[in-house]
Amino acid sequence: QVAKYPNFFFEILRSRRHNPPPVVFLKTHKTGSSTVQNLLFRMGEKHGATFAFPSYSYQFSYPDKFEADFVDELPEGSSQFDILCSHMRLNMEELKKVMPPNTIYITILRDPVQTFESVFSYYTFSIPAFSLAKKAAETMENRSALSVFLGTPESFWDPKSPENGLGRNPMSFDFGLDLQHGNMAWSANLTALVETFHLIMIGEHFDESLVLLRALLKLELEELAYVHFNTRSAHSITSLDETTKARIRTWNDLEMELYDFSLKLFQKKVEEYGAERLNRDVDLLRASSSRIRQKCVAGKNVSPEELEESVRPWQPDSATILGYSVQGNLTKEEQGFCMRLVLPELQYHAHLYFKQYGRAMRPVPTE
Ligand SMILES: Nc1ncnc2c1ncn2[C@@H]1O[C@H](COP(=O)(O)OS(=O)(=O)O)[C@@H](OP(=O)(O)O)[C@H]1O
Repeated sequence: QVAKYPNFFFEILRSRRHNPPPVVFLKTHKTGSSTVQNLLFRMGEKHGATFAFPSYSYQFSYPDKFEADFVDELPEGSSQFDILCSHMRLNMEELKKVMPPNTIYITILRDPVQTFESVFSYYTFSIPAFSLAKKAAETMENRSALSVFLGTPESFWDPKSPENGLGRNPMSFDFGLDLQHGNMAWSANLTALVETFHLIMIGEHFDESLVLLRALLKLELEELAYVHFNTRSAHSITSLDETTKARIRTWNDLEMELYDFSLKLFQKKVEEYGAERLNRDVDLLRASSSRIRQKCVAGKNVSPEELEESVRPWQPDSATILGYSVQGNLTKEEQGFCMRLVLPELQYHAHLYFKQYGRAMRPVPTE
């Protein structure tokens, strides 16, 4: 098996013809965005890209809306930032002050029902509205915190608390949209905003999205290899009956509009690319990705306690996040490639920051 692909890492390096254009990736929460970010991290590191990193930690002062000032300095010897892909709350005008005019803007959305269930599970203790529902559920028999919350969401919800931002229409919140209900400008804002993106990837069509991304960023097929990041263990997932799904849709009504509108745009892009051609390219991508996974990954969906710290994903208090271990029988070069393929967000972010600035990431200052 190993002998069959002896030089594929070198082929990846040799076959590159173009440098990718500058890119901004709006990293939405719980949509598969860490999987895309990892791919961009690898792409950028390979091509010596300059990353626009936050001055503090690994998010741009979230949940504040993005400001140009949140970005760390341009490193010595760089003339521009090439990639910005850390968590932020979008603000296009400010982003344009930081990134070159030919920047490609991309993001990813996921079915709002699945996204909300994932957000609820991951942030039960950090979103005040969810924590209150969790406390209430402890006094009731056989009721999940999610179903208690969805029964009377308004009773747990303080719209003025910025910490509650992700608790309703989370992807729209990341888009920086004004989420006040009855806000007549919402639809117009949404349309204008969505159309400024060169590509809105769709989690339910992840591989198709990657093929479109490849065309946009002029990537080689092998650069699209990936593993799923931030997968939860089965006990952290709440299965949803039809009533619950309907309640999630009602609570996240603006999100449904954002997703439906973006899905239509995505389908248009698929048509432009050619559905048959896309299917062919998806098959090629899957074959190549699976070959690379076979080569690199020893253990898939591994519990955090069985993983070395270097590849252990960050764990919230309310859910268990699984990870990967790397094969042992690799050359040094292959090991470098394979480690990066499975390296969780925080570790890879810290590695690239150190490489770029020669110093560790700064923690968020405490007042
Ligand atoms: N390739 C691909 N396709 C489809 N779904 C995927 C993919 N990669 C990751 N995932 C799922 O996305 C969820 C994690 O999303 P994020 O990485 O955006 O989370 S985070 O906001 O950065 O914490 C998490 O979903 P849940 O398991 O429902 O929580 C992952 O399983």
